Amino acid sequence: MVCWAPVRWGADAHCRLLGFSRIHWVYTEGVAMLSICARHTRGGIYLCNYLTAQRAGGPAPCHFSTSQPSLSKDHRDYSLPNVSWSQNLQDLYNKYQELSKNGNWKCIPSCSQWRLVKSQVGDPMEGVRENRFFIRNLDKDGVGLECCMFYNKAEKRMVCIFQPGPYLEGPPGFTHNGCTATIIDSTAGEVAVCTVGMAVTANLNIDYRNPILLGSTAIADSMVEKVDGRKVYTRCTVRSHDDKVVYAEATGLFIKSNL
Ligand SMILES: CCCCCCCC/C=C\CCCCCCCC(=O)SCCNC(=O)CCNC(=O)[C@H](O)C(C)(C)COP(=O)(O)OP(=O)(O)OC[C@H]1O[C@@H](n2cnc3c(N)ncnc32)[C@H](O)[C@@H]1OP(=O)(O)O
Repeated sequence: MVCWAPVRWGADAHCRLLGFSRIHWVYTEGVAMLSICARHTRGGIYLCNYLTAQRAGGPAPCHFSTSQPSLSKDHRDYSLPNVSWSQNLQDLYNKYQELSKNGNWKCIPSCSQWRLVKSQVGDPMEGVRENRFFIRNLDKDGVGLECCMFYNKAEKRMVCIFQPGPYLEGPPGFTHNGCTATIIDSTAGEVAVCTVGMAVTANLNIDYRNPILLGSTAIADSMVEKVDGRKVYTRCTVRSHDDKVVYAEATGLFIKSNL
């Protein structure tokens, strides 16, 4: 069975802006692919489809839903692999799980709401054991952000391995830069919090180098460069799972809470 549906964002206006004649999602026998019917633009034919994402190690096909995102008080750990994870994401996850065995790295669980745990002296991690990551709290696996963070205390470093799903689309077929900013803010914020305790973002500067294909696997690698009083200076690089493409580079300033 084939059924056609418009993409979520204002397809018509966006199509005209980008020079597309028509954009649609196609579902064929359970295989979801974004097919963009392109027409000639000044720069030539711009054509991409979801199969490209699949070839790049994209997620398993997923369905769209019009229902509200889940607000249930579940305590599911969303950092655990699910069926929407690509092989590349699974491989990276396995790699960091392996590195975690000697205690250098630690996987950060992720739930659908804050559940602050009473701090223990000397371990700021205790306050952030489970946290909420808003671009992933959707009612279907794979449509938002699939991700998992790993923390290295000795290196003051946090990596976030992630796979952006179709709900996070900015330019056709690619991840919205706001989503990338959120991943950077959260990864750098998390390492700041793990280093000094509760902190908030005061400043974030991002250079976007390359677009991130939806469904591909990428890694945000963030570290604390300097702590000066309440100020925590961080740096973050987002690159492809194989380190071949740099997607974004950022610096962030986080301020330790007075509370
Ligand atoms: C909001 C609640 C969040 C709760 C989260 C708790 C759980 C955490 C657990 C897990 C984290 C996981 C990761 C999370 C990631 C998400 C991050 C976010 O989305 S955070 C929300 C967005 N950010 C804000 O809402 C900040 C709004 N701004 C403020 O509240 C204030 O401006 C603040 C706290 C940043 C600074 O205010 P002051 O009054 O406490 O301190 P002053 O004296 O102004 O600044 C301290 C020093 O920092 C410099 N500074 C401040 N802002 C600066 C800036 N933009 N650029 C450069 N320097 C700046 C100042 O010049 C000063 O430096 P000198 O000590 O004099 O050397």
